[in-house]
Amino acid sequence: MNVGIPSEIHPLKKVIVHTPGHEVSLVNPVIKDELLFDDIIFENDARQEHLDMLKIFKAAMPEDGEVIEILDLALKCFREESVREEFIELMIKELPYENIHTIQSDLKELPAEKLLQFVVEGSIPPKRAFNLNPAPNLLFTRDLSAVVGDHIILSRAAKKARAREFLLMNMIVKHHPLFSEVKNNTINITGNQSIEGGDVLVATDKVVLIGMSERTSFSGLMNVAEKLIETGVEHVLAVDIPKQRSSMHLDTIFTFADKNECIVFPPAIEEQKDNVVDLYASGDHVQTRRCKSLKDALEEVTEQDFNFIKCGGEEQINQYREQWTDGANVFALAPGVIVGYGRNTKTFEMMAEHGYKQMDQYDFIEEFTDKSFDYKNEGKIAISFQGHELCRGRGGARCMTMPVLRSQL
Ligand SMILES: NC(=[NH2+])NCCC[C@H](N)C(=O)O
Repeated sequence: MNVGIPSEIHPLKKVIVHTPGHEVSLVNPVIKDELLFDDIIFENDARQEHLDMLKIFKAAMPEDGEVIEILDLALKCFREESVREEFIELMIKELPYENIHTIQSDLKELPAEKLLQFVVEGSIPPKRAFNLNPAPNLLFTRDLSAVVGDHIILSRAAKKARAREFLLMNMIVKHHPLFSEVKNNTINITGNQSIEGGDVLVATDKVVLIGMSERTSFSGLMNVAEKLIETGVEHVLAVDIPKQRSSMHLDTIFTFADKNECIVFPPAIEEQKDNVVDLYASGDHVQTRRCKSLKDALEEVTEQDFNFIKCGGEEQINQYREQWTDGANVFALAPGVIVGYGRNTKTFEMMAEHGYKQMDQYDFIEEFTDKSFDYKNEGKIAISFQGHELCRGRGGARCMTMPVLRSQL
């Protein structure tokens, strides 16, 4: 099996990432906001931080686990001339405001590597004659699709700045052998609807959470929820979240750390009431039921108790500060084994109070590079890594990963 996600926390087997490249150096202060970056970032350090994160993944994953660079997948697809042509047509159709038709014949001449460079950097050196904006957010692969069970939701971008990335992912799912088992199991939306992977969280094989956010429209959410329910998901919990920069996706304020343990940003989760709607099947209709809170809803539909760990600890000032730097955006490598930015010290302290052993990237990599890692022998661990450059793009470890395969417990 190549693709399958039973939950957010099952042991990681295959994950798609993008180590930032030159595209981030093409962001200048004038276009940074339009490109959804809060500052310009220093490519060398960002890349190093990202590579360190990948070393943690590799140390924790089984020997046959795979960390896959998205551009390797894209390049393999682009080796086929027909795929390149199809992709150029797709860009012309889906991005009419970019006027790509004016250079269609030049693009057709490009070999695979150059066409990919154009897609990611928006232009081709040395002349950089026809300039589109770069796609610096490719680093946040999470948002480009979401595997749920043995289906894959193809995202549809809410912001122009990310539209090209999403087309690239569509092309990969359609043409790359990695996705051959699921390419007929895709869930698509159309028109003006939007959904982004950062809003989709797989609690169990029967329960999926979707954020109604700045990026996922109500109609996009309803459309995807109905289709998920047709595939056998029993409950989709629609979580209404603040539509604002700091919490553009549900996973910026809520992530799973263990089977029944989550990291939450209290002001937008615990301190909200009636912000969740449970969508469930009843006969051949989808019924809705308003729930008191996310915790209530989760506990009811999973029939388990949940612990909510506070991002930033007890003090509100720290909750806000650490949410801004993605304290609530942790990525689970296995049940109770999570990765997050070390700068969110109060969040890590809270995790320690809940029984997570703290390890930094260096200790973890040193301990588990030669010795194989088995979460069943290690207990709960919170692994920190440095992300001072990466976090300026407003994304953390979960945002930077698109898991496509997790193994059974
Ligand atoms: N899943 C996430 N929270 N992704 C974060 C994406 C950040 C990116 N700069 C954007 O605004 O789109």
